Amino acid sequence: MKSRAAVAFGPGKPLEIVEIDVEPPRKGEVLVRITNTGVCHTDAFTLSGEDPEGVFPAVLGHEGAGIVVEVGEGVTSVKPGDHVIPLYTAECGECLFCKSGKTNLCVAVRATQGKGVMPDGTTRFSYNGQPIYHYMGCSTFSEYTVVAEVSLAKINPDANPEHVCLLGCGVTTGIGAVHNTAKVQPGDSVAIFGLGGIGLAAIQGARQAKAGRIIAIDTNPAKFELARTFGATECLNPKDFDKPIHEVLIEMTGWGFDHTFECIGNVNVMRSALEAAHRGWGQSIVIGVAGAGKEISTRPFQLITGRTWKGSAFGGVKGRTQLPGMVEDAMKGEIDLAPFVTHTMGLDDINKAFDLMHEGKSIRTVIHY
Ligand SMILES: NC(=O)C1=CN([C@@H]2O[C@H](COP(=O)(O)OP(=O)(O)OC[C@H]3O[C@@H](n4cnc5c(N)ncnc54)[C@H](O)[C@@H]3O)[C@@H](O)[C@H]2O)C=CC1
Ligand SMILES: N[C@@H](CCC(=O)N[C@@H](CSC=O)C(=O)NCC(=O)O)C(=O)O
Repeated sequence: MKSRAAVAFGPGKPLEIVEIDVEPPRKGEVLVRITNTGVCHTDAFTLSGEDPEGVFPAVLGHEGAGIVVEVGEGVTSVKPGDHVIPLYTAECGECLFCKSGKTNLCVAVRATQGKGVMPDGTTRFSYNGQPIYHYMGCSTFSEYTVVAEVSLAKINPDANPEHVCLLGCGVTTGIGAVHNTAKVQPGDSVAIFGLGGIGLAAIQGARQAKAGRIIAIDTNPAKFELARTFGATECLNPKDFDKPIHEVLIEMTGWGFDHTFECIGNVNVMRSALEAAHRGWGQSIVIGVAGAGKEISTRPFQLITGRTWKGSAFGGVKGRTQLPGMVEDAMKGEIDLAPFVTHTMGLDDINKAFDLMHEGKSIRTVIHY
């Protein structure tokens, strides 16, 4: 079948809106009509050429919502008409990782996903007879996409897809990192670096966890109003100080924060976030994605004196088990999604969504087909 898609033909190039060919789903695969997709900083990261796993040409996009059109052989957990959210972190329930009870990092399709192909090693997309690669197992920048069954969460069909698509990545990542990775407790102090979709969602998670002090940090003060709405108790711009921001944070608290979250992808900020964590027990959660060749460092003394560095992928959330409940929470108003959607537009304008993100003018642009 034909499908309108925004194709990344090469790193650093604007996406091109073309009609691609999409093959039917094979064994264990599902054809989904995407109704809405958010544009996340990770899409921009991969498009920039910084992603070691970036392959081109590809259909990017991983924060979508859609409806099942057709299922391949052996698919039992979804059927045509079901409303779904594609998962870049699959959940097979059977691999070592799924069974461990310790992580959401299922490996069922991860190796092929990282190469831009389906589990059988081939692509379902092509353009003028040439293969087009998949992205993060989702490729939501195509109206019709093929994903593995294990990469689909079935959700309430009454949910608003323009909002719940954000649970496919950004909002789940931020909220999940607070609850599942950091396990923030009532009264804990929290500092969040970077107030995009991820950082703002982490603020919302911190408020849900009844954190005490919630400090929001960004070099763009235009983000502060929404941060306060979501629960930040104070907002700081590192540019307003003549000393490193972690020194400012330690002075504000005495010994640092119980939990810090890096939601930018800047290795220097990751160090600041670690060093702003409380002596003896503070932990810093790396959420931001940094480019090829970037590495984090700190004085080992920072760890010897009790700080812990952790990372979080998709907020530690097991997508097929937990995402349907998070959709219900959003429908009940317990997760507030609407304020994240600062812009909506059609697929033809998707490059504007990237511009708005780079200019710091959007939180999330949601594309509709
Ligand atoms: N680990 C995971 O599962 C996931 C990671 N990510 C990553 O999280 C990061 C954030 O994603 P989005 O919120 O979509 O990005 P975004 O671009 O919307 O937000 C980033 C924010 O950081 C601020 N910022 C930039 N440099 C700063 C600095 N030096 N100090 C303070 N603030 C600074 C920007 O002004 C902006 O508000 C990205 O690296 C993305 O790739 C995104 C989704 C899931
Ligand atoms: N491919 C990159 C790393 C990209 C990365 O870290 N992705 C995050 C999700 S970002 C979502 O918007 C993640 O969860 N990674 C875990 C995974 O299994 O993909 C690289 O190779 O450095």
